[in-house]
Amino acid sequence: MNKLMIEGGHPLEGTVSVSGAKNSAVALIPAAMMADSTVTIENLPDISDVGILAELLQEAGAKTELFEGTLQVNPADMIPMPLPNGLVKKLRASYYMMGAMLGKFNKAVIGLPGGCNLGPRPIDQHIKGFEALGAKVTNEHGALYLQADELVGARIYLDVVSVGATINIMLAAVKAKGKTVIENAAKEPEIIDVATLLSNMGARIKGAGTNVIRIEGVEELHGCRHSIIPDRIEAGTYMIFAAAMGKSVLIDNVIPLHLESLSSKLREMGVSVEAGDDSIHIQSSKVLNPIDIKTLVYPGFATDLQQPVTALLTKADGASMVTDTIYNARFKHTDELRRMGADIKVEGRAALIYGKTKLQGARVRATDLRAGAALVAAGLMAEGVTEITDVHHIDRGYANLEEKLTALGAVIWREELSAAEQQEIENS
Ligand SMILES: CC(=O)N[C@H]1[C@@H](OP(=O)(O)OP(=O)(O)OC[C@H]2O[C@@H](n3ccc(=O)[nH]c3=O)[C@H](O)[C@@H]2O)O[C@H](CO)[C@@H](O)[C@@H]1O
Ligand SMILES: C=C(OP(=O)(O)O)C(=O)O
Repeated sequence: MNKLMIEGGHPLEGTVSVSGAKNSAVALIPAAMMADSTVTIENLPDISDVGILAELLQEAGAKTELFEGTLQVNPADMIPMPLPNGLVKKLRASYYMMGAMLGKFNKAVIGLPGGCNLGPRPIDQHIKGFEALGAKVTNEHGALYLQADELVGARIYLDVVSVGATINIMLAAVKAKGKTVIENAAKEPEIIDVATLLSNMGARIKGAGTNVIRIEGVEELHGCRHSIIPDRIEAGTYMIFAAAMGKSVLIDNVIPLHLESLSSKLREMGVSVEAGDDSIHIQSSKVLNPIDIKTLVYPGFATDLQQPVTALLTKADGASMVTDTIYNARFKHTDELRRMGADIKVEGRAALIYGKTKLQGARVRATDLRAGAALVAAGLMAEGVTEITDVHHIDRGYANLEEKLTALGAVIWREELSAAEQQEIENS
């Protein structure tokens, strides 16, 4: 086991290139299994979720080859292998194996997913969609059993706007007989990316990126080549790092439109944010204004950036309020930020951050992926050295974090945990 060490106080300067989007990658890999020949996916981020999904496909008989960010998936020999346990519990997106397996084989047995613990994360809308398409779904011993004689297109209204349910229903519906309409669909850019791959495989999908998606079922899907969109959450995290410590930082390989909600909030704080064609230039300011933020579904402020921005707001001159309308327990990072000296109160779904605080380096724990990003932001700003444990959460979503930050001038490195430290974590 590793810990991440950060010596704070070093200004950031230079260019950082953003990797492919995690939340696209984790849907595109299961989507690829629906073809009858090889699908090549380029620009994959070097994160643990990608490796695990490739392994899951292999378990079910796919031939996969991952080399320097390009994954080849040959699904020709795949079988509807039950995947009730093991790897599926290591990430959230293993739920896409349900839609993909069901869509390809009319049956699937998949364990309930893992992923970040942010409070309850039900998948009732996914199940509602599968059932509307004709599947019988039962939950037995922590795994979902899905079975259909045939899948038939249907009109499905999502009670909750859900990224996962929208993509999962799309996966199950692309080969269903007839027309499927998903109403109140999520509009995240990753959904468009998945629809683009599926369309290149021969699927007929209209309206991805709007709240009504129309799918005309096809009989066969074929191989193709696809390059993933840039990760707007990774990009946003580096924008926040730059707002915290940046003299002049260029975030390269981004789609600025995907980051408008964050850009406008950073500008409100007094940060200079200049968007180019495929880059964003950030220059911080000596004085940062306090702001209020409410997370919303896309194109609103992303909940996945709520945690890192909370860390940044400890540096603002006054009180800020961050409200998370998507998850009711996404504030575990605030306990750790308090260890570093932050003055934060959590009331229900809101965190009140009283700035300006000079954070101090401390031993802290990444309780989930973006909590880890918040602690990295805090570590960059803090006086002294910050030690972050449970780095495996961070490795789910940030490719080459130390290399990218070191190139910008940060002092950050990884160390093995001693036996005593491992014991301490196991006991806590
Ligand atoms: C792998 C992936 O893409 N993860 C992202 C995805 O997660 P995920 O797809 O799991 O998130 P959803 O969009 O589904 O969840 C949004 C809200 O809807 C609720 N809900 C969802 C499904 C359902 O069947 N019933 C239900 O009540 C959830 O509890 C949550 O409160 O979108 C989230 C919201 O932008 C992001 O934080 C995650 O990074
Ligand atoms: C919540 C997240 O991921 P997941 O849904 O994969 O747990 C995230 O990326 O911030």
